[in-house]
Amino acid sequence: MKQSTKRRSSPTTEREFGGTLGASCIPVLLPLLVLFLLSVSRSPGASLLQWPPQLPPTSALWDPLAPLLLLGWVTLHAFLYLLPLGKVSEGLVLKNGTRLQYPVNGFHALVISVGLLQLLLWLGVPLGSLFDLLLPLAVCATGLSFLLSFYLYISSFWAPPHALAPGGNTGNPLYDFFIGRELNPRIGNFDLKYFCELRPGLIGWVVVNLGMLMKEVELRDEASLAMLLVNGFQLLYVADALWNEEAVLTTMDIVHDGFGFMLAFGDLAWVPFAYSLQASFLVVHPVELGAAAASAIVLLNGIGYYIFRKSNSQKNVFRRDPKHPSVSSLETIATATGKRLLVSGWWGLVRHPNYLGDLLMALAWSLPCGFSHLLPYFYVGYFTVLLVHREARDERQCRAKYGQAWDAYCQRVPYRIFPYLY
Ligand SMILES: NC(=O)C1=CN([C@@H]2O[C@H](COP(=O)(O)OP(=O)(O)OC[C@H]3O[C@@H](n4cnc5c(N)ncnc54)[C@H](OP(=O)(O)O)[C@@H]3O)[C@@H](O)[C@H]2O)C=CC1
Ligand SMILES: CC(C)CCC[C@@H](C)[C@H]1CC=C2C3=C(CC[C@@]21C)[C@@]1(C)CC[C@H](O)C(C)(C)[C@@H]1CC3
Repeated sequence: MKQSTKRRSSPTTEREFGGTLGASCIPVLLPLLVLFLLSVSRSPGASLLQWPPQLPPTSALWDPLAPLLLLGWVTLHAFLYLLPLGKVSEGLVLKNGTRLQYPVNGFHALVISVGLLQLLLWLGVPLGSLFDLLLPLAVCATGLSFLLSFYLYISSFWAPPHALAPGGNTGNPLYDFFIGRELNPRIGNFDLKYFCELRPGLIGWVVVNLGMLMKEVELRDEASLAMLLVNGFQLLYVADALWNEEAVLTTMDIVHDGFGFMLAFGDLAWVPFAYSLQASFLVVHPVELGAAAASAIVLLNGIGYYIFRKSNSQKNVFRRDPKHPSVSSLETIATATGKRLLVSGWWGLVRHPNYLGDLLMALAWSLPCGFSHLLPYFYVGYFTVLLVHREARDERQCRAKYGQAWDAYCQRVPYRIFPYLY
């Protein structure tokens, strides 16, 4: 708390993501990377290493239907977010001692979306056309993230000091635009960060995957086992996130990070278009998967999911109610803040068991695409870098919060993500 007060009153020099240089280059490079990856995924060679790189012609980047579809989709989800369905949950205590309220109806939004998609299929709407619209949709989603980020940056100057994020107020406009100045920007009761993190992009990812599956059916009369596995695994991941929506209220993104370009672009463009690369790859590069290979991949995804879910739930239950029977017998160490740290159970295996499970799942999502190309493994590589970087950020924050108790935890549980490796 002391540290964040200091950061708010005097611009901090502590910068992440490569500081101002990173913040100036990433908003240009990441959108180009998405377009590059999408166009490589549909090219016959699908080569990431081809020089000069495979770039889409400008005519492939625009379709007047794309902005209409995107705005319709975001409006539908804003409407579903506002529906009085499900419960209302409170976030963690803010700097001014208050708590914000959040609707927990993301799973309802997913079920309604799936119902609407079924209706569209029944009406004969060619969902496979999404394959041809992917590049224009990605361009529009990028445009929307820029517009949203400009709005967030400008409106943050009207926010009270206690509503600002610790890391996004350096006074450098480029950096602050990128990281995000305000912690929980809202229009009335509508929480923009919470909405974007879980609704249009995450559910949009499932829709893009389904579009790729339908395209495959159009081209080859049936969906391949590889495509079904990728769709099934990623649907499970999204459904799990929305079923456990309340748990997002205690993640780093909601509690600590401001809402700026990085998260806006990540939520609205990166997740739906870069996370669906395996499905778009499979449309043009079919893979024959045998029953034994498919079973092994299902097992790997199952193990990853089990570790991911059990460890995330164990920590959530412990943080909400340390006396809960499922966690009360676990060994813990005390910290000066009054909070305790788990040192047995999942959190005694490695310091980030949830990242380990997530990474095993990431590998299981790529394996159905075979070993002929690198592109389907892009997600595994990116995600490893993201989680190693995230682990380091979290470690810094925990050391600042818990001091010696954190060092004792690190001694007791020496490995960060991979047992005996890292
Ligand atoms: N698919 C994707 O693109 C992404 C997925 N994720 C996933 O999101 C999930 C959430 O990840 P993330 O928000 O990064 O962080 P975590 O859920 O791992 O939360 C980290 C926090 O947990 C608490 N904590 C750490 N160690 C212990 C312990 N031993 N006992 C009790 N509490 C502890 C600390 O907070 P405190 O003590 O203050 O409670 C720490 O800051 C993960 O499963 C991750 O894989 C994340 C990023 C991207
Ligand atoms: C654009 C940059 C390269 C990086 C942007 C990062 C974002 C894409 C991710 C930051 C944290 C995320 C989380 C999820 C999705 C990806 C982003 C937004 C998450 C919603 C996925 C589903 C999980 O179950 C979760 C735990 C709810 C995740 C929370 C963090």
